[in-house]
Amino acid sequence: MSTILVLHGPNLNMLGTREPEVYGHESLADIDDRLHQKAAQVGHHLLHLQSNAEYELIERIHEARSEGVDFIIFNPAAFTHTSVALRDAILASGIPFIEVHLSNVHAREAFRHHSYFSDIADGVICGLGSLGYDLALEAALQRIHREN
Ligand SMILES: O=C(O)[C@@H]1C=C(O)[C@@H](O)[C@H](O)C1
Repeated sequence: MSTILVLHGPNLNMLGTREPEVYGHESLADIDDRLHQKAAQVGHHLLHLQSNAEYELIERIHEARSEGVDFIIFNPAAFTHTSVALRDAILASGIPFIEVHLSNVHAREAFRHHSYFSDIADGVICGLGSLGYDLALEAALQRIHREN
């Protein structure tokens, strides 16, 4: 059994009511519950955390390394465009990850076009709404199966 950690950055706790025309109508719990079920169906364990605090996300990544997390699905949200500290944490962890964005950040304001994570990620999925998380999970499971 492998362990996959899903990390959600700031304001994603507001999904469903926050700009639904941009981020969709599903709640974060809806998304996490679906991912948990999909992972469990194939015998893997899924953990998740949403935080509005950069340090909490950093510390969760530090813990992930020691607890043997095999893969991270990461939507850094606004920290995507600002956080060298989170970039350093996930680099130091050595854990492979996929960067996910619900919206197409490249079709939005210019400041959203830069990511501190895309060049070090296994892959980047953006603009597909919550389906991006499902696709990232599928990619994670395929990588885990290749390596085991
Ligand atoms: O599309 C998303 O999931 C990302 C979510 C956010 O909260 C924004 O700050 C990012 O710019 C985009």
